[in-house]
Amino acid sequence: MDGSTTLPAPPVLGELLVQGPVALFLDFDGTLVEIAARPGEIYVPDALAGDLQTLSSRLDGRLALVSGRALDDLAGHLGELAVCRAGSHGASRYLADGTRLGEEPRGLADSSIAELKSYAEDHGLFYEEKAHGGALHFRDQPGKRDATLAFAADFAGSRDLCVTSGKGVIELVRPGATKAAAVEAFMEIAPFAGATPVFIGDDVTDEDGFAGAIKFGGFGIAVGERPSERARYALGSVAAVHHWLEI
Ligand SMILES: O=P(O)(O)OC[C@H]1O[C@H](O[C@H]2O[C@H](CO)[C@@H](O)[C@H](O)[C@H]2O)[C@H](O)[C@@H](O)[C@@H]1O
Repeated sequence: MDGSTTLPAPPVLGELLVQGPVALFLDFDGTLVEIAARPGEIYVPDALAGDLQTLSSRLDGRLALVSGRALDDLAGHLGELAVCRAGSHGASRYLADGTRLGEEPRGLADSSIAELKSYAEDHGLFYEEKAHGGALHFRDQPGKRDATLAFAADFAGSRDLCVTSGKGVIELVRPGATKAAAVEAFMEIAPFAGATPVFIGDDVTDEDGFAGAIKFGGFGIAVGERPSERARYALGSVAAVHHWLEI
C-alpha cells in the first residue's frame, strides 16, 4: 500500500483541461471542508458554494459532489446548488437541474433508527440520523471503534444493510451505496461521458470513488495523510485542494 504522502502532486487543472475534457468528482468532508468535532460543526467558507458553481460551469457541467452525507444535509451547508451531486455515500443521485438519476434508496425502519439511537446513547456515541442510513460517531472516543464496528456488523446482517467506516465513524448504508457506483452512473451520461474522471477524496470510502474513476480511464487524488491504495496523486490538505481547483 502506498502512503498518499509519497504520491506526487497532480498536474495542474489547467494543464489537464488542455489535454481534453475532465470530469471532477469531489468528496466533501476532509476534502472541500476541514474535519470538525461534530458533523454540524464544520466551517464552510462563504464563497465555497459560488466557487463550486463557477467551477462546474468552467467544466461545462462535468462536476459532481459525491458525499457520505445525505443530500439535504449537504444543501444545509451549501444551499441548493445547481451542480450534479450524490449523497448517502453515492446512493442518492441528482443532476444539476434537480432530476433524479436512478432510484432513491430506502430509508431505515423507525425501529432500526430507535435501536441505533439507543446504542449510541448507551455507549456515549453521537448518532447522526441520515435519510438512507445512520452514522455512529466515535471521534472523541477512538477506543470504541472496534466495539462499534462489531455492533454495526451484527446489526447490518439481519437488516439488508452494509457497514462502512470512515474518520471517527462507523456507518450503516444500503447495499450498493458506493462512490464507485455514483461515478459510474454519472460517467455513463452527458455531459460526463467521454471525459477523463478525476476523483478527489480523503477517506476510506473515497477509495471506491478512485476505483470508479480508474474504470473510466481517469485517476484518484488522495487528500491528507491517510495512505491510499488506489490514488495516483496526492494533495496535502483542504487548502491544497482549493488551490488545485483554482477556487
Ligand atoms: O464523503 P464525505 O463527504 O467526506 O462524508 C463522510 C462523512 O462525513 C461526515 O463525518 C466526518 O466529518 C465530520 C465533520 O468534520 C466529523 O465530525 C466526522 O468524524 C467525520 O467522520 C458526516 O458526518 C458523515 O455523515 C459522512 O458520511
